[in-house]
Amino acid sequence: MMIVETNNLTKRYGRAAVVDQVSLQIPQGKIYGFLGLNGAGKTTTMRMLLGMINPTEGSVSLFGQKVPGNASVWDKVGYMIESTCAYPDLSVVENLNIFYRYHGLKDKDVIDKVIARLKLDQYRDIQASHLSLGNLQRLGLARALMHSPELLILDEPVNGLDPAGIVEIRHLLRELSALGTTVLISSHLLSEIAKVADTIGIIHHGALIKELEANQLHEEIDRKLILNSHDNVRVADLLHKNGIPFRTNAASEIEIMDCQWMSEPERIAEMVVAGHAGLTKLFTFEEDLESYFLRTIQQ
Ligand SMILES: Nc1ncnc2c1ncn2[C@@H]1O[C@H](COP(=O)(O)OP(=O)(O)OP(=O)(O)O)[C@@H](O)[C@H]1O
Repeated sequence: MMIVETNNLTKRYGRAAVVDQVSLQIPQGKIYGFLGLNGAGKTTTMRMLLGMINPTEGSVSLFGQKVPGNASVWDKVGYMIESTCAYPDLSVVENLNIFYRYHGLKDKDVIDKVIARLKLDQYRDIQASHLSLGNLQRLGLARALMHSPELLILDEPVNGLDPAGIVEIRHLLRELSALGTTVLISSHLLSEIAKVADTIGIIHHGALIKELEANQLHEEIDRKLILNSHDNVRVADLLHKNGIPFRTNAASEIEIMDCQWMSEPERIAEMVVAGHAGLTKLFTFEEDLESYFLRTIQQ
């Protein structure tokens, strides 16, 4: 059974489809990273998963049950859609108390534990309206985690956190997933998603345009060997004679994309030096993750 399953999930406002036939399947214990630019449709999808808005077409199932449906499913779900949804005049501990009661929890220690886990101890009596964005985000996460949900749905959970906070949350999510919690998180940063997610789904203009396993990512990234010399005509001739495929880029440098030759740059260097072409540059260029993301959505 899939913990999250959507079938051609679609949301239209007027004639525009802001979520367009999205079919997702997230198995138990996996971290699924939803990646898209601002306005791509991530939040709208999450709101439909949570039954906050109705789809125009398509369906959602959580734990094998249709949403909206049996209300008991919500005891197993924790979510953070907007960190600013805390009650501004109430303190951290008072905010958490509200959700403690809402979930009908019995263990009084649960609030202290979640405060400690999210490193909010020194802010427990501070009003939510006086918290920094990062600490407000921590309060949102504390609220989402308090009842030990089996499924966590987190919209841009690391927004506003400092680098140490981002690493902490990443470790926390990995820890929870190792214990069997299923996590759906969204972000507009592939570099961040790639560090935490098992599967990455790229959403663009409402459509799920690509899904890939995080460990497949390195195979999708563009790599090439870039070479320059005092005599590129001579180098081109040498490469040609040795059957090495290449192309010339806009800066008149030579690019080699053949995997075999890319893994042996020293052989290329020896060839150019032996041919007295005067090697001036030889390096491996690797596309960064954000360029890969932009290239993917432009395809
Ligand atoms: N109630 C609404 N009425 C009309 N359009 C809406 C409504 N809610 C969202 N949209 C539009 O739907 C599109 C998708 O918005 P959504 O918030 O889902 O994107 P997102 O990927 O979460 O982006 P962001 O990271 O900026 O929140 C946007 O163009 C947004 O303006």
